[in-house]
Amino acid sequence: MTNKQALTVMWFKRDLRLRDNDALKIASEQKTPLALIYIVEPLMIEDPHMDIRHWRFIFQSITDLNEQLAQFNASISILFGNAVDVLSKLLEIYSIKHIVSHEEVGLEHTYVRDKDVLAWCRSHKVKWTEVAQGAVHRPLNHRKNWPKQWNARILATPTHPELSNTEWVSNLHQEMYEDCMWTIPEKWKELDVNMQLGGEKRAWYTLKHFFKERGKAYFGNIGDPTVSRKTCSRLSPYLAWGNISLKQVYQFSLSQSDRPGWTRSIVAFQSRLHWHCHFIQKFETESAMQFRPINKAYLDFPYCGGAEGETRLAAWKSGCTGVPIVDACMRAVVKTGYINFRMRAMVVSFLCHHLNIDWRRGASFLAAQFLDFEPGIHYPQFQMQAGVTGINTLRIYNPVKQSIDKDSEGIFIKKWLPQLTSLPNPIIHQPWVMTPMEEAMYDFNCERDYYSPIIDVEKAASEARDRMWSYKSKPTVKKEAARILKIHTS
Ligand SMILES: Cc1cc2nc3c(=O)[nH]c(=O)nc-3n(C[C@H](O)[C@H](O)[C@H](O)COP(=O)(O)OP(=O)(O)OC[C@H]3O[C@@H](n4cnc5c(N)ncnc54)[C@H](O)[C@@H]3O)c2cc1C
Repeated sequence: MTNKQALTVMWFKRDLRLRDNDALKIASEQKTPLALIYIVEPLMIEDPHMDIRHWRFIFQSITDLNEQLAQFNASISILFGNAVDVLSKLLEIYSIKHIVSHEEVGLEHTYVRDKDVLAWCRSHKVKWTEVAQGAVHRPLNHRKNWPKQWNARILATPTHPELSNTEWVSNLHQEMYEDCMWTIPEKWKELDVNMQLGGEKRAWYTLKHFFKERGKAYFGNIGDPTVSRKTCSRLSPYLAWGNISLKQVYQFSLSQSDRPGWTRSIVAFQSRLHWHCHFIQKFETESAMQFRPINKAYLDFPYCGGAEGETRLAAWKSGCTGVPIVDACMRAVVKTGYINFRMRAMVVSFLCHHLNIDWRRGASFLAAQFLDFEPGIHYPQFQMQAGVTGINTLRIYNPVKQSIDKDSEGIFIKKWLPQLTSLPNPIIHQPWVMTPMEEAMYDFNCERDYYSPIIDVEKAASEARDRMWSYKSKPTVKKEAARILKIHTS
């Protein structure tokens, strides 16, 4: 094609917002007309971490941005294919001067794809600018100045692209549509009323709603699986898919800091915002933790395998372990994409300690359930709760104690396991202890009406403690722990 039109490309990834988007700002300031694209890649469609819930959220987010962009007569084109193939097709039609995107801290295949894109850009003399996200640095092999670096990034003034002067390529050439356009599956457009809705507008609504009233009780309810659904911010999917930036959330929280009666909640909330990038940085620095324990000495940990391992894993996934609080959590997360931090930690602890299942066998399953799946938080947290870092306090959650402490009235259990509704306190937390007389009184039989526990909870915890402590004291674990501390802590 002769006289190709010059083009700047803004490639949206996990930064689906218009405001405080440094990549979009840079892209919009280029002299050549700007095309906005999102690439749906087969590698992501096939990825076991991804579920229809994520695609719906992405689609809702893009729809929201397109509604906002309509005033400029601009829109994001959703293209389908491998990134290099899509860019090659674009290059056949346009003269691409510059590609701008954010720097993705993703799963291994997105990193490999980015290396391929970089090689492609170099060979075709196309400039590619990647903009760091949040306080995450690439590369970073120590945390000596981490708090300072965090502040420098997160306290900086948000950058709002001025889009009214931008010259747009509103509709890509027809050929592009023929080769890379793709009919969005109808299922992506369906609304699931159990899930949070994606979009920049929704993100801001959620943030403001949190600070209007419900966040005041954040601190006191953080562990309660029912109440925390309202009193936690619920910003995680918006942060994970980039509908709002960490900087925007943190700075908004600073503007609320002196509200009477809110101090403990705001301090606790802000400390979690600090954890956000702290964890993502760990993953950025040592991304092999997607595949192996960060502490390599746990590579030969004696997990339960074979048919017994399969049975245990299947029971955990489907919420049929016979331990009510664990089953209620698994059913809740499958249905709604969310459970609070404490319950996430507990179900992972139960999987890896009580059931003695290799953490790697549960990680992608839970990722697919969490609407807020963020690889950089998910993998380090998973490993921490599985006790394979060698640097964190070993925590084997007692699910019965958690149930009694955090769901004392059994409200959460009854919602997700209605078959237990007739059981009184404290039996509902451990129905297997019922005497024959109680069974007759409540017309309930564990095996008939629910499940007998898949393991003996106390015995399994004691065995897990022995296994974990015998490992933690190994010189190889300690040596690796020293290495991890040096790289990943400040
Ligand atoms: C095994 C496991 C896996 C997890 N996987 C994810 C994940 O894929 N994506 C994800 O966003 N969070 C993950 N978390 C962290 C945490 O559970 C969620 O961020 C939190 O429950 C989201 O709810 P919220 O937005 O209401 O959080 P709030 O309590 O309101 O916190 C505000 C924000 O701070 C950040 N944050 C909160 N807690 C943590 C934490 N412990 N570590 C790092 N950042 C935190 C999140 O971005 C969150 O949105 C995981 C935790 C565990 C134990």
